[in-house]
Amino acid sequence: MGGNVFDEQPTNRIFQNVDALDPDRTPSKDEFVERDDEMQQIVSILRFIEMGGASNFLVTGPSGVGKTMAVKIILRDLENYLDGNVQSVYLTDLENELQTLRTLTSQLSLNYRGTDLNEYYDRLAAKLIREDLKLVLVLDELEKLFLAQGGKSHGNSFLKKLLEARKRVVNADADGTLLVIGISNNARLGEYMNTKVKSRFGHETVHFSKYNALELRKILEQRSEKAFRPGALDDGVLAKIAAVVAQNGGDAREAIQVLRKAGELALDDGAATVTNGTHVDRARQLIEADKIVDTVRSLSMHSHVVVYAVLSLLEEGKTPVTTGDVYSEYRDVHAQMSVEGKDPISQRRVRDLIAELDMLGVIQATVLSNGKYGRTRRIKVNLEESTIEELQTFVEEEYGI
Ligand SMILES: Nc1ncnc2c1ncn2[C@@H]1O[C@H](COP(=O)(O)OP(=O)(O)OP(=O)(O)O)[C@@H](O)[C@H]1O
Repeated sequence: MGGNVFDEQPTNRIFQNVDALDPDRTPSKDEFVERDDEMQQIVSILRFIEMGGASNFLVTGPSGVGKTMAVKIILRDLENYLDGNVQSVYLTDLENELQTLRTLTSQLSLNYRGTDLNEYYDRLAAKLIREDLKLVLVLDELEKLFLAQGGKSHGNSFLKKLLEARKRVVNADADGTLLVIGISNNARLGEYMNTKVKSRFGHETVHFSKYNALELRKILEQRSEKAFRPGALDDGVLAKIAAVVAQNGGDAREAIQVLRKAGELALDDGAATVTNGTHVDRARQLIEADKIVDTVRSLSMHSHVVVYAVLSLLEEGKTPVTTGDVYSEYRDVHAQMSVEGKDPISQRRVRDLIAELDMLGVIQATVLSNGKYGRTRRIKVNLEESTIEELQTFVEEEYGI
């Protein structure tokens, strides 16, 4: 190949600064719109930290509605405002109590990595007292600590011991304090907490609801001014993305991803503008496919096998594929798998999983008849070839099929 490969790429007439569409970037306060009330509620709780007594609280709401970003933006301001007297630590991907404590202590330089859990809390309390430090601990995706890990849920024990450490710091008559902010998109988090933890932790909650189309449009307008060249978006592009995503869960992350993908497709086409018909529709399909793969990955082993069984039957050209067919294929696939101690589940449970997969939009299962043993459904999928392959490879690699 002669010349420079980059010379052969289409001329960029679309993007100005694609970074403005990066979902991991913490936006500036100006870019973070439509959340003034929720931000104000958080600030009203946190301002008491200056006086030594802000309460712990939860931030709840569905995915992609700005919970994490609102908290990060506010803490950035709080650290500047209190200039060195307050430190915030942000933790996510919480697995269990020990791993969480290790990550916390490495961020606070507590010099301990052992297995004695109490030692971590002792060192933490001692540091806050000694240094008069006000620590704001943010626990994102807090529900993960409440899901049983190896049969044991770590959430209650962890929060209870943090509350005890906080008590020690407050009683030491020092200026230090410990405040915990839990973020979660699980509306039932409170139900997992035991009474003691709930009474001290869960009574202050700031709820973020899903965005409507108007709000999403404002968010997209704000981002696109920075991201796109003037005139690169056809009229109606932002309104369409906002309308579709609002119907689909009101997730700002998804709206921004669709906009970015539409821009990339226009760029690949060498087009002068992003258009609804060609680029936005295609971008939606691609982002939707990514979401399906993520959804399937997050499900249980048995659901993975059910999906795999459905895809195998459809690939073989079987029509129609019914619930009964899926169950026998499920048994066959299960028998080939290299997982120990996981027995196959009953036909009734597989029927439930099929209904769940239908609800999640992974498969389409229409009722054919209401038989003695429950409903027989006809199963189809509406997925791109590349998505099907990705799902199959995932299950094969995961379970050694
Ligand atoms: N009001 C907003 N203005 C601008 N951008 C926003 C707004 N709300 C969310 N976003 C953007 O959407 C993305 C998702 O936001 P964020 O991570 O805060 O969501 P979340 O509610 O914490 O969801 P999750 O639980 O999925 O993490 C981020 O890129 C964020 O910058």
